[in-house]
Amino acid sequence: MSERAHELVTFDNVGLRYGTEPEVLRDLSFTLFPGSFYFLTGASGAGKTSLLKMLYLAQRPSRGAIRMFGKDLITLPREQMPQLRRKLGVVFQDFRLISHLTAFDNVALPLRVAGVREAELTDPVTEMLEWVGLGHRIEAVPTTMSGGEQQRVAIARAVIGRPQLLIADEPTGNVDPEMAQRLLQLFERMNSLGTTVIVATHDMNLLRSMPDSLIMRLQKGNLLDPTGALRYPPQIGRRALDEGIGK
Ligand SMILES: Nc1ncnc2c1ncn2[C@@H]1O[C@H](COP(=O)(O)OP(=O)(O)OP(=O)(O)O)[C@@H](O)[C@H]1O
Repeated sequence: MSERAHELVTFDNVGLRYGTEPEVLRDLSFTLFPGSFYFLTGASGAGKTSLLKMLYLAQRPSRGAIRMFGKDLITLPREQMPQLRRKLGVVFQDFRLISHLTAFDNVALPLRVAGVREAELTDPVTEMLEWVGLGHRIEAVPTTMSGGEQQRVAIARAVIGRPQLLIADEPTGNVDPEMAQRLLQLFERMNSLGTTVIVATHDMNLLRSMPDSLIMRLQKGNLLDPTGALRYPPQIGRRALDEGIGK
């Protein structure tokens, strides 16, 4: 088996600019290895959301190459994109729930799209909403929910289909520390079932609570990788946490 078969996503010298502005991301080279857990950190404006947008196929890079699930994204025909998107679960910073659908129907959506029969939806969707602490809000629509409740529906929707890659942009931004830990446990559980996870966060407590995760640190559009852990296959127990991070 070639070495590339062990890569889920690889960015090779990727740059991104919006319009004619200077690049907001420069020379990004990293690999996401299957089954790993990544935190993406960096100050506000460092480029976290922009990087994630390229990962969830909402933004093409201005230069460089991206391989994902064995496909070259630059040359991939547009009609093959939906097939790739179905392997992804995304928690957006602004949730993007469908406002006229109940919490149940929002979470059921990926399963319905995947053709799961109605009789087989109820248990997993209800269980997932209970797990995120919304068992009592199953029939609520997003407009009647708090920010934290909407965020939890968005997370439940992103993980219900067991994606190969879960991409979450500040998924604990609107919840209290106890719920943040609970949501992190959900991501860990997904990860232990084989999902590769990448979570953008400012929350250093989250990072500290998962010492075996890999840290992707952005600084003004550059990715710091002092140990090379973001380019080479992870070894057991290896941490990319360099000394300055998490303090
Ligand atoms: N659609 C856009 N058009 C033009 N510039 C943009 C656009 N989106 C982001 N930018 C710029 O790109 C840079 C990186 O923004 P990005 O949102 O990726 O950062 P971030 O690290 O996610 O920030 P935050 O933590 O505040 O969400 C910023 O300078 C921002 O102003």
